[in-house]
Amino acid sequence: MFDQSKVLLGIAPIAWTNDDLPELGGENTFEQCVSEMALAGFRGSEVGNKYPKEPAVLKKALALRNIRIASAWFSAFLTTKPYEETAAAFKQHRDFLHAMGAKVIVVAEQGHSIQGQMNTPVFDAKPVFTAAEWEKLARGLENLGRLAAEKGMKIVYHHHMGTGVQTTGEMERLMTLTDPDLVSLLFDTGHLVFSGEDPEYILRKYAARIRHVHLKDVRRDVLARVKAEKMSFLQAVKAGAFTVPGDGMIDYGPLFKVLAESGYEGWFVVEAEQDPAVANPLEYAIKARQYIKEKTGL
Ligand SMILES: O=C1C[C@@H](O)[C@H](O)[C@@H](O)C1=O
Ligand SMILES: [Co+2]
Repeated sequence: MFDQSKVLLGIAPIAWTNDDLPELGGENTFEQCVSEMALAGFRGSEVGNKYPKEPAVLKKALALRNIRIASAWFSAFLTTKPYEETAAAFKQHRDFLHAMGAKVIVVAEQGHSIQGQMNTPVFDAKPVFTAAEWEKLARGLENLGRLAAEKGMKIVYHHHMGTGVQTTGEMERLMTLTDPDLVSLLFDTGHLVFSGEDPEYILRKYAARIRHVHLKDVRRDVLARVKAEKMSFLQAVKAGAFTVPGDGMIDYGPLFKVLAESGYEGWFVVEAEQDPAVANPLEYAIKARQYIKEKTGL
């Protein structure tokens, strides 16, 4: 189904220790996190705040566990700050990831974002960009794409709840406004389903631009509460809205089928943020690994 030499399996540290909600997993160490990733059978990771900042130190700790860095999140502020500010921070981030051997850089626009606001209802107050902001975002992302290309890398845009690029229409607008050679797409199953989008539609339409995949599932009952109780994104995470693939409402069969048929190459990163005191990260990592093996043979 998938070319095993071209599709790699990783897992994000966010299930052990959540940088957006430091009280979740504050007690879990970097060493525990990467050791358990390896124990569960993963070969890659994204980067968390507890990871060593020095590439040589991080490389050594990861090599001991046969783990590589797949990518890491970058917050852009192209709609609200001068381009130069975002570009300077981006170059540092790019150079770190390049030193770590990553090929793609996850980018999400945080101008006007409400994703980090504890009390703002996620379904009521997401930003909507003006035409001028879309233009700034598109040109800025293309420029970040050029900076990534200097190192032989690509940017993958992360659509996200509570941001200006969340819905199908917003993703389509961004894809139309940007050059496919400069701006690729990250496909995050959890954010699409949480938002009420059809992930298979996005996948079929943009398969050729998808160069990174985040696998997270959504608990249907918790999502209903998020809407009824007007929770924020962070409150939803705390309440357990997300879980590992196979443990929620998403039917991954058709999604893996389209990804395989389109010849997807790159990482599948399990990214299931939930409270580690409630959902043991090692147990859930093993559960995710088994599910992916069952569904894909990987
Ligand atoms: O890729 C991601 C990074 C996290 O920090 C974010 O909030 C999460 O939901 C996500 O998809
Ligand atoms: Co994600």
